[in-house]
Amino acid sequence: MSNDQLTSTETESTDDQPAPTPGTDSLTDSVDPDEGATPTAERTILEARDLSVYYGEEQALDGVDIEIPEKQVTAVIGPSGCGKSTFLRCINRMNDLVDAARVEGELLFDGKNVYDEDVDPVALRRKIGMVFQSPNPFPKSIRDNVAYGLKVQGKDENVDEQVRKALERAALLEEVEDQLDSSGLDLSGGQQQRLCIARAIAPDPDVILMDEPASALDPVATSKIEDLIEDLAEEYTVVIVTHNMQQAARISDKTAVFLTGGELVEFDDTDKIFENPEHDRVEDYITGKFG
Ligand SMILES: Nc1ncnc2c1ncn2[C@@H]1O[C@H](COP(=O)(O)OP(=O)(O)OP(=O)(O)O)[C@@H](O)[C@H]1O
Repeated sequence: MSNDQLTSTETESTDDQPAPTPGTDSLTDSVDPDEGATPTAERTILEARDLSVYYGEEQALDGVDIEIPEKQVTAVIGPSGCGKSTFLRCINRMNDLVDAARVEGELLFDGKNVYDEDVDPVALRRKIGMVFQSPNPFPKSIRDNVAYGLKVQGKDENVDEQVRKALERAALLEEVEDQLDSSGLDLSGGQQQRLCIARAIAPDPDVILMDEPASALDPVATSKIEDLIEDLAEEYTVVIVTHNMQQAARISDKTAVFLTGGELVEFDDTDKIFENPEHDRVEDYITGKFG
């Protein structure tokens, strides 16, 4: 990795739901993706090592160790307050925006600790995009919403073509191609969320983090988002927090189960977690005995 490429003069958003960060080639270009890789089909793209997070005195994550494979869907499940969102927000350093938050341990992205002093969080967030619970399009046209990240990066050649490609990847193009200049806010909730996904993927990040992306949507819109997430994993690594265990079972390859106290209790293939988990506490949780 070139440390120079990690410095940025851009201003970081401090909104609760900041603008999604467009992709860039800057963060990991000089990292050999195969360096240290084991000769298996799965390559680890994200790894937490003894990762703990505190908000003031309160511990929200407790010594999490996990290796998340590339180009798969990893679901993060667990009862309310167990640290799911905190974990997700560690991955692209969104917790930096919370004054009280303190992170210990390591979070490696392609082998580089994102908490190293030389990592620019803005550059990081270009490689690791985020989609939030409530659709949050900008009050701009559909075209400008998707083009936003491209323009910020100076990728402004063939913008229209790139916008259409992102909308197509987000399974939205067919529905909006005659209204690209209409406001993104005029779309339905499900369409707005797919617009936000198009905005996140337009700059071609490596990882897309999703924090309950379908929880505000009706069943039909949810089903479209779920289909889309499975398709996206052909090209991107997706890490999704969901309260919906059926959704995790339907769309994810791997599932991480966090339980109270911010402990990652089990991480395995989704089928294994739902059919034959190792831990009684996980079984109790997924069979609805608590949580
Ligand atoms: N900004 C914050 N300041 C202080 N404490 C926080 C903050 N964000 C989260 N916490 C605390 O950290 C713990 C983990 O919260 P987090 O939102 O990560 O859990 P979660 O599993 O995503 O919860 P939910 O499913 O309800 O969204 C909780 O006890 C929460 O109150």
